[in-house]
Amino acid sequence: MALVVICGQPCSGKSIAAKCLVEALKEAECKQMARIVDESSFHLDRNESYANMPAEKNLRGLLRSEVDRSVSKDSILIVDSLNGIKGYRYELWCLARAAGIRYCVLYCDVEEMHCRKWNEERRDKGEAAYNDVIFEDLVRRFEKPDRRNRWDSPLFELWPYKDGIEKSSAAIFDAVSYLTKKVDTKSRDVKILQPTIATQNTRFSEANSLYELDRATQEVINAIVEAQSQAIGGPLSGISLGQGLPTINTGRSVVLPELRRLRRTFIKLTGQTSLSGPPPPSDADSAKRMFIDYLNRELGSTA
Ligand SMILES: Nc1ncnc2c1ncn2[C@@H]1O[C@H](COP(=O)(O)OP(=O)(O)OP(=O)(O)O)[C@@H](O)[C@H]1O
Repeated sequence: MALVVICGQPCSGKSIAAKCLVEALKEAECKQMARIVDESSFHLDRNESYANMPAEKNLRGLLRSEVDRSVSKDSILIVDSLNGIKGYRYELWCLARAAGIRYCVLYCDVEEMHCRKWNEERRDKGEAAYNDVIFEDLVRRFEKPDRRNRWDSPLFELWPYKDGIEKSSAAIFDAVSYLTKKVDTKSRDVKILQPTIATQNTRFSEANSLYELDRATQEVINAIVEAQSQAIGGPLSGISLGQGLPTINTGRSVVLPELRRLRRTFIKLTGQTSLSGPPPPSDADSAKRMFIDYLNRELGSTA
């Protein structure tokens, strides 16, 4: 039914806001179950997850895959993470669009110096906190949401330092109203994202085929990244993406940049063969099948 992206600087009150939103939804007798997806759902350590770019990308991949698997018309999914990268919020928005559900961003707007102080207090109390280098790096790279972007809209803003965070905070109240409002043909203020052709099982036109190819290959990459994180970098064999699809057997651990490069090459090759050779994949499953075969061939030979 909805995807809510919580966003804010490190240690800006995002988890408190997520919990308040869940409680406020319950009090509003919202029929849909609200569920929080966060880093602790994967038992990940804060500092390890942001220690370097591959670790951070891996974390984002895990969260995105979980959102992709869990978004549905029957529940409200709340992503409680930094979500500070504009391109990443765009990807989450795309997942909501593909599922045909509502979407909004809840932003905890706190000045860096207060976040820094809260983080230090957390550390002094012996609670899990960011180390200083990671904290400063995350603060520097944070891309503030802008309601003019489709993927940052509607935007509900909280000011935790000035006003605290309560179930009754104006931004939480507005988000709950938006999420629970009944829509009919006259409703203009609630936007239900419309799925594109990529979510349908019909044969694709050429342009949509490329879009579908992009999405299907990304799903394969996400599955590999997730499986590798569970295998702690060890070789992979027998990863299954569903019935009727070949299993992924890379024989060795593969880093994300290499997977991305293979994906780009595959998309290019598929585009070229469509001009003179076999037709491009006609649906998501055949795109996945072709990409998995390609990966098994490419990675198997270099194992
Ligand atoms: N309004 C507030 N007033 C005082 N302290 C606050 C306030 N909001 C949050 N804090 C402090 O900030 C700390 C972090 O809160 P919270 O875990 O909700 O932040 P977060 O943004 O989810 O952090 P992280 O980036 O680690 O996920 C809390 O331990 C709390 O002590």
